[in-house]
Amino acid sequence: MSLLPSMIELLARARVDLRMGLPVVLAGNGAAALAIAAESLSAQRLADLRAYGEVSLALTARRAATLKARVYDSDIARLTVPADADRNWVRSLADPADDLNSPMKGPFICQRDGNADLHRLAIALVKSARLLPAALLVPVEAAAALAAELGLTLINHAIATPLLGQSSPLHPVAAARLPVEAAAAGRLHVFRPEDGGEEHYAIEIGRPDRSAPVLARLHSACFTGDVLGSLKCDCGPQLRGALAQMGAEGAGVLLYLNQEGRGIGLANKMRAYSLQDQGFDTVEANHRLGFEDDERDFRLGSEILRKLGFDQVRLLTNNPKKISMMEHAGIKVTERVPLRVGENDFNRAYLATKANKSGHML
Ligand SMILES: Nc1nc2c(ncn2[C@@H]2O[C@H](COP(=O)(O)OP(=O)(O)OP(=O)(O)O)[C@@H](O)[C@H]2O)c(=O)[nH]1
Ligand SMILES: [Zn+2]
Repeated sequence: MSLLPSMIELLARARVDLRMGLPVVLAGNGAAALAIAAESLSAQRLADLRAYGEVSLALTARRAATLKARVYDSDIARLTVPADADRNWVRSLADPADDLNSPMKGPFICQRDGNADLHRLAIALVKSARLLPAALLVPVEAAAALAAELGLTLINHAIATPLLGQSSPLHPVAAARLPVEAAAAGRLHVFRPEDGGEEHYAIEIGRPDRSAPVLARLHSACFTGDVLGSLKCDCGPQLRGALAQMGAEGAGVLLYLNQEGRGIGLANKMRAYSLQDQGFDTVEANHRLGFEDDERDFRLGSEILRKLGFDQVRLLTNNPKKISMMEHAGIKVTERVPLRVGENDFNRAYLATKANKSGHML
């Protein structure tokens, strides 16, 4: 036994460090680097990083495509940060907000020597911290000694990389009766992941039979739609429609997954909305920010269902990926129940884009 933090605990700490603008130390395959999130970079920290050597900027291939920067490592681009570049230079490459006003950002020095392992790890970390997918790295020697000297979090590439790709186990924390508009017989369950990430919820309607397929909905958090009644999406009407159908049938389970903005977080979703105001659609906006169309992990939905005792569902969705992810995770989808509600003048184009580009069923 030891009180030393595990790699899962160190990753949770690293997310907080990066959000606060602190560097972390990454080590693996005989190399080491200090890494810091582009989004939270201060002028002082940029100057401090430069004392260690030449700084490079890690971007996703998606962001690099918009910037027309060369990508030599499939999914990751590594750009040399010129010695006279300031924090605004970094910011303008990380954040597409002013791309249209200043489209000519290059030419860039794009690195191809060595490998991109630590850059890829840095991107995975800033993404999991729900920051813009861009990080600065500077190579260092003696990673462990440096981390100890500066009190920085040390992340080992070989141990951390598989953990970042996994879904953390979730555990039930508390549950209580919760009568809701759709059904007096409601029960809310809270699940907490082992990795210090967001909690997720399940609302059970009635007393669903565990030996039969349950009417189920995997709902991803949408603060704007669920709470504010935003007309830009269909989330609010889908949430209430799903609960109403469960109430009418007398049984069901709705998972409320805290994966705001298809897993990019509310701040990044608002950046995407701002790009949509410039004329880009929901998929293009995610790509210009450097994200994939959908960064959600639906495995946690199957884990919660299983923990509640369900292994077969009648899934309320128009999204074929939710069905395949459920089946892949061993939850049998006996029926897809369509959920087409809440179309309006403001979200018609958004719904059409989901049908055309993301394969949503009409
Ligand atoms: N990044 C991004 N996320 C959005 C946008 N509009 C809505 N969202 C998010 O998209 C998610 C919608 O999730 P779901 O209701 O599960 O929708 P879905 O994947 O289309 O699947 P079904 O509704 O089941 O058919 C929520 O997390 C919203 O916050 C957008 O324009 N950009
Ligand atoms: Zn929404």
